[in-house]
Amino acid sequence: MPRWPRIVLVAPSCPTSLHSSSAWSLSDFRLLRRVGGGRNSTVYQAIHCPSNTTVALKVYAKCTLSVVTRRLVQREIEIQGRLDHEHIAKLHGAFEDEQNLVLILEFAVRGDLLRHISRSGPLTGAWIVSSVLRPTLLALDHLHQQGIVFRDLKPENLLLACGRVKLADFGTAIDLHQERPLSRLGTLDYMAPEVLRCTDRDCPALAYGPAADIWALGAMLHELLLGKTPFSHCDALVTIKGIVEDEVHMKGSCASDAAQDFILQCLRKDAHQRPSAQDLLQHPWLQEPTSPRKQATGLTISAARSAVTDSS
Ligand SMILES: Nc1ncnc2c1ncn2[C@@H]1O[C@H](COP(=O)(O)OP(=O)(O)OP(=O)(O)O)[C@@H](O)[C@H]1O
Repeated sequence: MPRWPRIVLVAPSCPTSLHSSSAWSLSDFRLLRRVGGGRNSTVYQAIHCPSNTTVALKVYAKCTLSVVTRRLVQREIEIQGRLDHEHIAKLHGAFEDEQNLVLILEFAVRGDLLRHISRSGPLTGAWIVSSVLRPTLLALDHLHQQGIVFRDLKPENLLLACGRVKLADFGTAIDLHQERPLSRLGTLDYMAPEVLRCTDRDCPALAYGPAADIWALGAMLHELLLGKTPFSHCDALVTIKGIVEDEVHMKGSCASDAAQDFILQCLRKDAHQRPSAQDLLQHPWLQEPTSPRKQATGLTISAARSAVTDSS
């Protein structure tokens, strides 16, 4: 019989103050407030009482997890736990008791990018480049160099912590050196055409590569500059047709020529034609001196997002 609680992971980067006791348990933490959550988990701001450290706890109720979801959470723990990068949210560790599987994460005080946008109003091109684009490219480059594809890049998965943007939620990430993707995962509005085109069972393994994250980056930047992803529509079939077949238009955009070129390169239908994160770090948009006032967008993001999780 297992003895609870049980440590699932202590990340190599976990501060010693957070891991002085022999095992974590929920009673070591004071839950302050719920900050988010999805279909399977609830995220809380919490204090680790023994060290007086603020953390985020992502709590999965084990009885609601299917075998497939449990496997995805294990993968999330395994991948995020070994990453140590200034633009990737740190997973300090994970433990489970009889009811819950709990991830201990660094806390991002300003929440996610989507929430930040809805609170702070129009963004500027300069802010997008320095606060979102450059950190996201550095994080993606770090993942891609190790064969990891994130598969769900979108504003909700970028957190704002102490002036830094951090990539978070590795529930859909996959290490292509260790596994073949067997299913389509992610959020429809940000899915690449090669991922949507595949119809047979072998196809996700062929379709998912770093270029799928670059497409999602282009879709997200389009949303940040124009207020919606390029093929956003209330009818999912129209969105799919648009992603697979239609040209991207950036008419009416206040984006500079360099910004438009950057986005259009990310949104090339042919995955092989898309630049890598490393290439994109050299793109002129990142070198452009931007006037914040001239670049302000009239952004309101309201797109409904459909998660796509087919089969195992
Ligand atoms: N470390 C953190 N610091 C602050 N807020 C966080 C943190 N992690 C997550 N959140 C908030 O919680 C929201 C949901 O978290 P996350 O994306 O990890 O879960 P999810 O994938 O949506 O959940 P599920 O796996 O159940 O579908 C985020 O969009 C963000 O607002």
